[in-house]
Amino acid sequence: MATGRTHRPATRSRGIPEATVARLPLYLRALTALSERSVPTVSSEELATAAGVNSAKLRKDFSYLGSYGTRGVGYDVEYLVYQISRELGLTQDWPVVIVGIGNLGAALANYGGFASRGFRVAALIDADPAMAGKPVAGLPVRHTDELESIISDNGVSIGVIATPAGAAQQVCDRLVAAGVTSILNFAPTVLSVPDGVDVRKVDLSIELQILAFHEQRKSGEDAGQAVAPPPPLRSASDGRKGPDGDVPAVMPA
Ligand SMILES: NC(=O)c1ccc[n+]([C@@H]2O[C@H](COP(=O)([O-])OP(=O)(O)OC[C@H]3O[C@@H](n4cnc5c(N)ncnc54)[C@H](O)[C@@H]3O)[C@@H](O)[C@H]2O)c1
Repeated sequence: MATGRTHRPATRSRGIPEATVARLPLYLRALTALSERSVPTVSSEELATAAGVNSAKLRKDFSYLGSYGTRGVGYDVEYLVYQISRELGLTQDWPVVIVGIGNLGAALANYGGFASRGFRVAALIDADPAMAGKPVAGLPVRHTDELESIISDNGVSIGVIATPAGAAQQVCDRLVAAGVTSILNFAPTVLSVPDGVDVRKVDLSIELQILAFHEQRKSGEDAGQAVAPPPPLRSASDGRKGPDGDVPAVMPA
């Protein structure tokens, strides 16, 4: 079971690149906010800013959806919400199971945003017998012994793993064997899955480490400025230019 590739090629069946697919939820979030404010149309520039994406990239992404907007008017917000939701498969209900109902699993179960985006938490599953039957977010926790029957009874194709890292592969294998074909993994480990199974990984500590890298660079740049030698003194009439002809080679601090 623990073999095979863990990701798909960069282009999906209908020719929409994975990078575009990854940006569709950003557009949808921005469009949903506009829709809630009853904004009828939006320009590509406004929407790009709201989604945090470059506007040329946005226009290219929307061209894959066959959506080109109207010159001078922009894009119809409601229609785009519908189009992107349909493209992402959100016009249907997706039953989801969460496995591992500790701190994180319980927090995810309590998150109201799943249901409003078409993801229904069908069951919460944990290996701890002491947790079986206890209510979390209004659902009784089910024991892992029931995992396979829960998946088949509810037609679950998406599983969320929030177990300790050491248990994640085994949980993943059981989910996949039971029919799950998409996994959202929060455990800090790389999962192996067979062809046809998609894995998305969420790791906040990796995001923090990337921010730490940038923080370090920023403070390094600040420190570099502090110790940089002062610029050479020049008279106002000196008139020397930098190598590109219009800026001094050494900028004043
Ligand atoms: N991705 C992130 O950003 C992020 C953030 C926080 C935590 N985590 C990870 O999420 C996981 C859970 O963290 P937590 O703080 O909720 O831990 P926790 O110890 O509170 O909860 C883990 C739960 O998993 C259950 N469990 C253990 N083995 C299992 C199995 N084989 N099948 C089903 N359930 C099983 C335990 O009984 C427990 O209830 C850890 O791997 C942690 O590193 C990830």
